[in-house]
Amino acid sequence: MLQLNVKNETARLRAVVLGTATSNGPTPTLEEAYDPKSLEHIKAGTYPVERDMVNEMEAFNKVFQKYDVKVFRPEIIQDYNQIFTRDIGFVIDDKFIKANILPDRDRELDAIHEVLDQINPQNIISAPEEVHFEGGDVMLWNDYVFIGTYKRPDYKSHITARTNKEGVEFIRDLFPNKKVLSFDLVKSKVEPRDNALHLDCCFQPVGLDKAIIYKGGFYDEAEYSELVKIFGMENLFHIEREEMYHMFSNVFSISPDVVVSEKNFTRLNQWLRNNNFTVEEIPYAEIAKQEGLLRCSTLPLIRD
Ligand SMILES: NC(=O)NCCC[C@H](N)C(=O)O
Repeated sequence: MLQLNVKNETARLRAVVLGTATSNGPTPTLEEAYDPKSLEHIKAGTYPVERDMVNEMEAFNKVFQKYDVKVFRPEIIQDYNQIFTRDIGFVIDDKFIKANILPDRDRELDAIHEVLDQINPQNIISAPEEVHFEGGDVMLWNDYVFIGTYKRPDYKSHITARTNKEGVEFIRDLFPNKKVLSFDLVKSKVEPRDNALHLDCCFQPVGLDKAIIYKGGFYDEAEYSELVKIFGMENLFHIEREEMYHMFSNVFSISPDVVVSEKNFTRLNQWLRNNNFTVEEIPYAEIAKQEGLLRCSTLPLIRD
């Protein structure tokens, strides 16, 4: 049995699900794209190829081996995108919450039954159909749960809005002792630079008291200011629109002082080193073309 335990984004990682790029399928058609960055690369003829993405995920896997983290991989579904395992479910404390994910992606959850079979069924939670959330929008910070959402009435018309207000309420009811804060995110179907697909595309804590943040990802400045109040301006690394497009906020913490990052994120990696983090740099620029990066590719099961 797996004793699930996740309470924040940075405590020492012991077990994780890492997605897979094997049998990712052919380049999607323009109609099949469900995020604007993939759309941009399909149009430009620069959509990533499977071999490159498999190599990038292997580099990520090697870092986990180096730190002795137990890694689970999904069972392969033929010709199906299973890279972004973050979104299909998430652990809060000792509960595994199955996400009600975008219908285009709903087969991804079946592929981690090896993991689900090792969890006490009493600790596995499913939500009613109208409750939407994806793990990229759910971020744990000890007593807090931060949730990215889209609150405006045209929610249904945005394929990039994945967590609704019912999703926020569901988590709030499930964890009455946590302070649940929600953040309305900017969305665009056609311009990835104006699309915070999930909360982890514009914000993520690192270390014990720091965070990476893109102010322009927040629709409501007052909600951005709540994070400034919690972390303190001096502890925030602010990224620019182009850096959010490259997914600077989507690095991944193995511990409070070890962060896995993309090798081209020079400005961020320097800031991390200046703040005494060990930065494990790997190539991930091909996978980044699908509007997801390192946090998106992982589903932590056990942290200290
Ligand atoms: N947590 C994340 O931001 N996940 C990235 C998911 C990218 C994928 N192309 C999607 O649109 O679902």
